[in-house]
Amino acid sequence: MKMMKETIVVKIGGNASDNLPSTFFEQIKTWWSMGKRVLIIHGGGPQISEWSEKLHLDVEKINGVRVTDPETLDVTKAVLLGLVQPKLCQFLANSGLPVIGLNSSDNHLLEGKYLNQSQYGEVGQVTHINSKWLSQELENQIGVLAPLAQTKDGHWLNVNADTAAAKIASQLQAEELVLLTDVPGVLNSGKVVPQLTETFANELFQQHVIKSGMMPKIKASFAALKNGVHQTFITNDLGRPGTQFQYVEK
Ligand SMILES: Nc1ncnc2c1ncn2[C@@H]1O[C@H](COP(=O)(O)OP(=O)(O)O)[C@@H](O)[C@H]1O
Ligand SMILES: CC(=O)N[C@@H](CCC(=O)OP(=O)(O)O)C(=O)O
Repeated sequence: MKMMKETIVVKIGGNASDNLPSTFFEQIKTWWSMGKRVLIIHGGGPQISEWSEKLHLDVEKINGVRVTDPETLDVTKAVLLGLVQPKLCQFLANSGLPVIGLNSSDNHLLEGKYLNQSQYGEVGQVTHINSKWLSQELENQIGVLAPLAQTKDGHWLNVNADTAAAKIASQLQAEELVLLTDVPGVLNSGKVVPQLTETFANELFQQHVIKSGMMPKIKASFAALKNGVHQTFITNDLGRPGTQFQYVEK
């Protein structure tokens, strides 16, 4: 019987992608040499905000989700697909890894629907993934995928990269989802919470300890575990586990 290859999904936030340490490349190489499939979903939030400001567009986020009017959607596409993704692909290729940049227009890779158009504008969530094609692509190369989806009738949608990564990891039945960011894990009184249950996460939400960009990460991490991903972590270093999520089935 042919064994299913394990899949690892790593989401890299926009802050993290500019300063990837050598441990990042070492760990990706280790997984690759062990025969695992590796998919990287990249963010680029700070870069989108920087370019929006340069172009005198308003920057507004609600609970970590960018309010995206049609002009901001154009900037988002240009920044993610023209700046952030090629830079990451270049870093990976320079370290000797086979790599392919991917986006929703490759063979209907990510289909989506609007989240709440009156509140967020051109923002969506991923509803369907061409996982058969994606799995085949990941046999021979590391995928680097942007968090943009398209509706059935072809409208592009800006998707939060953490939410997209969780959905894609679930669809691929990934062994592991790592959200790589600029903090060493979920922090409470300055210390990393090593194991986070949903009950404790809700307490931290209510105490406003978990805020802003950390909110979609926490929701995405539990959603991934509930939908079949085996392990989920938030860290700033692939060599350290940071916060591991604990999902207790009710
Ligand atoms: N409890 C918390 N622990 C750690 N970081 C938190 C917490 N609450 C809010 N944050 C913020 O979340 C940020 C990470 O989210 P974000 O900036 O969106 O990162 P990324 O670009 O990696 O997606 C941290 O830099 C920190 O400012
Ligand atoms: C809808 C929405 O908020 N989309 C995100 C997509 C990029 C992202 O998530 O980047 P980080 O992972 O670096 O935050 C945004 O426009 O910022």
